[in-house]
Amino acid sequence: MKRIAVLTSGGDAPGMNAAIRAIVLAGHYFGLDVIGYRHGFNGLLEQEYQVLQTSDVNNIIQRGGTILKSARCKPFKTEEGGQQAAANLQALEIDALIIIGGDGSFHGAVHLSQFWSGAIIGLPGTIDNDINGTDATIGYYTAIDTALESIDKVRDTADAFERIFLIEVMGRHAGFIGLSAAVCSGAEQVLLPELYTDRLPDLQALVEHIQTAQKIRGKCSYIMVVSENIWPGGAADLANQLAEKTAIDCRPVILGHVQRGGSPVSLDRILASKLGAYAVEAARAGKTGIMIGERNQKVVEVPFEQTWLKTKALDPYLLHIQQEMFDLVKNSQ
Ligand SMILES: Nc1ncnc2c1ncn2[C@@H]1O[C@H](COP(=O)(O)OP(=O)(O)O)[C@@H](O)[C@H]1O
Ligand SMILES: O=P(O)(O)OC[C@H]1O[C@](O)(COP(=O)(O)O)[C@@H](O)[C@@H]1O
Repeated sequence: MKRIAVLTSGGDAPGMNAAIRAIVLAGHYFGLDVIGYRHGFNGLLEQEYQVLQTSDVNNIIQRGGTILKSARCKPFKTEEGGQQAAANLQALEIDALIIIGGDGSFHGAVHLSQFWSGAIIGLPGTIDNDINGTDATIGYYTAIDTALESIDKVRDTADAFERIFLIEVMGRHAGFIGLSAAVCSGAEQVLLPELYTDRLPDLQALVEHIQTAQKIRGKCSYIMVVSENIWPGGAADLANQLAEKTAIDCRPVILGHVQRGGSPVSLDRILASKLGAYAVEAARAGKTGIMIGERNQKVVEVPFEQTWLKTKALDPYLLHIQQEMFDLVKNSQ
């Protein structure tokens, strides 16, 4: 093995740069050339790349985003796209490709393997933490802290005005950020996609929870963490509907892409460094078709298909304490 390549694809996540750095440093340690494809799979189709020197990854471990840029790429999904990508990888004599991204990007990895015989290794990079087979994804811990910092600030003003706030967090199909942010912020209510797979949250039940909370504690702040996509029209629409029913002010705060940015926290940097280095070792050992993840502090190799065939479950105990033990209405005796 002489030359490996890396790209970042799909939603960017804090810690992707730390992973690129780890791959470059590990690659050079083993005497390999490291190529960085830019703009996700678009870079493979357009042959847009740069040779990554050690100097390119100096001082990037602390930076959010990705120095290689990220993108979504429809043409890559076609047969012609797969063939073009394979031809370009061959032309550059790449032996292994490391893809940092989410489950969409791992579908892309499997697609590419139909046309290219080089080694393909994945690293889980998404704030959503919705990848089966790894306890955490690169970027998840930072996104929780970013959401939390904002929610804590909202709590200050909510307390001062004794107001209700609905805080919309990211996670299209997964409530990992929502649940963690709710537990960490002491939120009174949380609405997660896993709890509403075939129905909408019951508006009347939400109203009663707010009203009972106010009977128990008097007028005071109330924070509801709402995952995106839970309610048609989002948290802003839900806030309007609750305000109409309760005749109490309900303010929405949409955290949005703020959650994707910022300097990665230490846990994300450690995860990215560990998995990035291991990915290079796995490629050198002739492994392919796997994501490198971590379970119980041990690096694990997970076949790509397993990362999406089973939906990763929320921590049931965390859910239990948030929804039952710490619920101020259920816990009012
Ligand atoms: N079924 C698929 N076949 C081939 N490529 C795919 C497939 N699904 C996704 N991809 C590629 O992966 C890219 C990123 O996927 P996306 O779902 O947007 O992000 P993420 O990797 O963060 O889940 C897509 O733009 C596309 O190029
Ligand atoms: O970049 P976009 O298209 O606005 O996507 C937003 C989505 O990306 C995410 O931030 C991350 O999702 P992926 O990593 O699966 O792409 C989601 O939480 C959010 O719904």
